Amino acid sequence: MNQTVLNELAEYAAERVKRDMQRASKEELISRALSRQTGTFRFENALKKGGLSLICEIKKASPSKGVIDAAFPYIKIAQSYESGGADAVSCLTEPRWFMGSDEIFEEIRTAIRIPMLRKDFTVDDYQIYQAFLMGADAVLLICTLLDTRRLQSYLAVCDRLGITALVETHNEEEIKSALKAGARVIGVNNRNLKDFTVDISNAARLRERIPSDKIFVAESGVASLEDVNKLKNAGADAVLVGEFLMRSKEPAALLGQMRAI
Ligand SMILES: O=P(O)(O)OC[C@@H](O)[C@@H](O)c1c[nH]c2ccccc12
Repeated sequence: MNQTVLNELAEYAAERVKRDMQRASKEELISRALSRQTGTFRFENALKKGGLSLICEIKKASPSKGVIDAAFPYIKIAQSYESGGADAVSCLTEPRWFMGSDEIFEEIRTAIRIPMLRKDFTVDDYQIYQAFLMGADAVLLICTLLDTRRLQSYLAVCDRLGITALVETHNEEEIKSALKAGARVIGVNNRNLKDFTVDISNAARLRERIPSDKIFVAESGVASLEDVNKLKNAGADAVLVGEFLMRSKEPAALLGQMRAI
């Protein structure tokens, strides 16, 4: 049933790209990007510090939960993540289901210094150049939406720009594809994007499929400190936490507790 939501998300992303291309062609965007100083892979470097790294997500809504935070003081949230010791921030820019925007991303970018992931549904490398020009240190590449060949070519774009690709997988087959394409940072989503079911043990179960020289990110479904502990014990290098932090009244304090695990 929700297969349609993922398809719709991808289709709408393609529509947005088409619309944006009328303002700036791909050639124009590429030349703008390449005239800038390249990135220094800040995102992946921030996850290499040893111990469990924390990627904290900013999203107003989601397709599975609807509106999470109606007030959504995103600058304040970003600053509390930074002061709470987050290693990186993930910011949704998808407008229709997640109520994000490029403008929100850019505003947050100027308010904090830690690395930022532009979380969107990448269906065209145009979006990677866009992300780089917005000041992103990383983009999300979802295996379900991209075959190995496309993954490989998008990873090459990221390398050329000096930014990180968080390559999201959900099963063994997708992990194989991510590895074949040369991903260095691999996420395992505990949420099945097709039916939205969450199984927090998915990341732990698939851990051994990912070689130890890769950075392993456990994504989604963290609902307690116990969950964070479980994922750490399962060998995650980083966890990506959204809703649990977004619903917290004191995200910086909660982050402090996560960091103490
Ligand atoms: O809010 P949660 O359950 O902590 O999940 C965060 C993040 O992993 C989730 O938002 C996510 C994982 N993969 C995605 C792909 C697209 C959009 C969103 C996501």
